[in-house]
Amino acid sequence: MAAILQVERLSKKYSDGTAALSDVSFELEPGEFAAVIGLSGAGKSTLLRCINRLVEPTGGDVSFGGVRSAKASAHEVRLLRRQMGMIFQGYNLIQRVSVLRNVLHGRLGYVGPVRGALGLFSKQDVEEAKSILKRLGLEQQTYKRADELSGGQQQRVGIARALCQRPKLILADEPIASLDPVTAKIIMDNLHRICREDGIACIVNLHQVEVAKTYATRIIGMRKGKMVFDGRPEDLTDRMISHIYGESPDKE
Ligand SMILES: Nc1ncnc2c1ncn2[C@@H]1O[C@H](COP(=O)(O)OP(=O)(O)OP(=O)(O)O)[C@@H](O)[C@H]1O
Repeated sequence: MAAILQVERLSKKYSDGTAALSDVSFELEPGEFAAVIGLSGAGKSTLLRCINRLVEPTGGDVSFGGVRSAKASAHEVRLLRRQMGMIFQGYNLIQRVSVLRNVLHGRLGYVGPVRGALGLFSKQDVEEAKSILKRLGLEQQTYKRADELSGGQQQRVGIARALCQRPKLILADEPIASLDPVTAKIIMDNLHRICREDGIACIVNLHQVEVAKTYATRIIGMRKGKMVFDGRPEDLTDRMISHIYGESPDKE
């Protein structure tokens, strides 16, 4: 199967000299569910943000659906980005507006900022947002303000907003780091189920190896900005886990 995403020798050095990402290369097939694991500071967030160009890489390239991102115009980057839904640890919802409106924000890349700011979404967009909320068990919350919801519900809204983009790829940056284990399981079950049902590829940054092994078809291990493991969960040995998590990247 042709890769949907090609990450080629991707590197990021921040302006203070921190080498957050060094020469990372991998390919992702449509529908793959990959987990990125590694110590805090290993470069997991930087990797996701270089893929959707929220962070500008300093080396290498990302090709998505055959379009190379390094040479893409600002317009092309917007087109690429709207096909990549992003889910954040802190949910990143607009707290004072309704759940439905938050989900519709996923359509902004299609309707444009002015229509979006005015809330001029089509009836079809509204119906689609409502049906996504239903799929995530949030029907009853549709007209509540985002800040009236629990953390787990807010994260499901985050997933719904990403889905409203009709993405081919979801990038989830530690989506369960702020949640208790029971709620975390609900989030991971939903994310995994929907990606599988809709054939959406997913890269999810996780702190918990066991969670990564439970859901992912592929695990990428990061250490000090480098990819030190890329393989199936069953091939992730204890020895490799020790290597990935062995010591703080700052201590080397
Ligand atoms: N804007 C920035 N400017 C300078 N250094 C940065 C910036 N963002 C991240 N870094 C540094 O880059 C390295 C990788 O950070 P990154 O957030 O990608 O790691 P991470 O694996 O996602 O960590 P965590 O699990 O704590 O979120 C760290 O040393 C971090 O301090």
